[in-house]
Amino acid sequence: MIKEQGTVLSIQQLSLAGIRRPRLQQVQLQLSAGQLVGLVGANGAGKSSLLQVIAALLTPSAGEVRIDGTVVTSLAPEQRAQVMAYLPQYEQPQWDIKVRELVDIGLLHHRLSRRQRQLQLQHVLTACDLLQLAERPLSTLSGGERQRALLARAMVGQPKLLLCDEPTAALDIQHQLQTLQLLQQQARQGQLVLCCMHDLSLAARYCDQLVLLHEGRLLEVGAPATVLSDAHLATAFGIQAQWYCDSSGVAWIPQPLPATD
Ligand SMILES: Nc1ncnc2c1ncn2[C@@H]1O[C@H](COP(=O)(O)OP(=O)(O)OP(=O)(O)O)[C@@H](O)[C@H]1O
Repeated sequence: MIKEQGTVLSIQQLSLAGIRRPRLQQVQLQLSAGQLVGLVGANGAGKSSLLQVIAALLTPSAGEVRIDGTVVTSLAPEQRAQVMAYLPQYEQPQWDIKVRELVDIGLLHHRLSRRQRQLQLQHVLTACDLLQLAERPLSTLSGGERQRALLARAMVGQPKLLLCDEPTAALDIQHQLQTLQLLQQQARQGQLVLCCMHDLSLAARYCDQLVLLHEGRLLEVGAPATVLSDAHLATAFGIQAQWYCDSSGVAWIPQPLPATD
């Protein structure tokens, strides 16, 4: 298959079976490198399912996912670990290892010199504000600190495709902003970063593009202003919103749609 110029991730006619209805239905998506892309939609829309199929953790009932033209399921696990990393929505690490050891696991399949390994570890520990916590066992961390450690594990190998399921969900506001800036920087350095997000004002402020899912289908993909239109907010979330934008950011006041009888 010939890869479209610059496309890192190509999803063709992807469906995933579910219990009452398909979890994903005929999703078609092409994304290129160098972008922070927000995956948005209501609870149950299919965001986590889509990330898990891309990460080859779930097998689709139809369609396929390609990274740089190669079908993800044809990659050996070690090859997959070199091109992509996945931060799950929930993870309770099974071993009470230190933060530094957890982050180092992200380099398991990378052939690096000892010095290069130390440099990458130090870089990501600093970037994720974990230097002071590096020698602490995971059981002694707060929920948000643990989430930052898991993000550092996903980021440390500098994968071409970084998949993050709600990376800021447990973080205080300062760390939410720092994390989104960091993910934006990763994108500027050439990675494709795809993140599930619920905070639409942060998504509008930081993401280059948004992908909006509704009941397992792709409703819209494009610039935040296009995706978060009045019609899409009503269909996908059952809300309306007033938006305020200036050079320092984006804010919004969401409201439920007026009742109709
Ligand atoms: N293991 C599973 N088996 C069958 N159906 C599932 C499973 N996990 C989730 N689902 C269903 O698949 C659909 C999509 O779920 P998914 O977790 O992808 O949604 P989401 O958009 O990530 O939601 P949230 O914002 O609540 O995290 C939902 O209808 C959910 O009930």
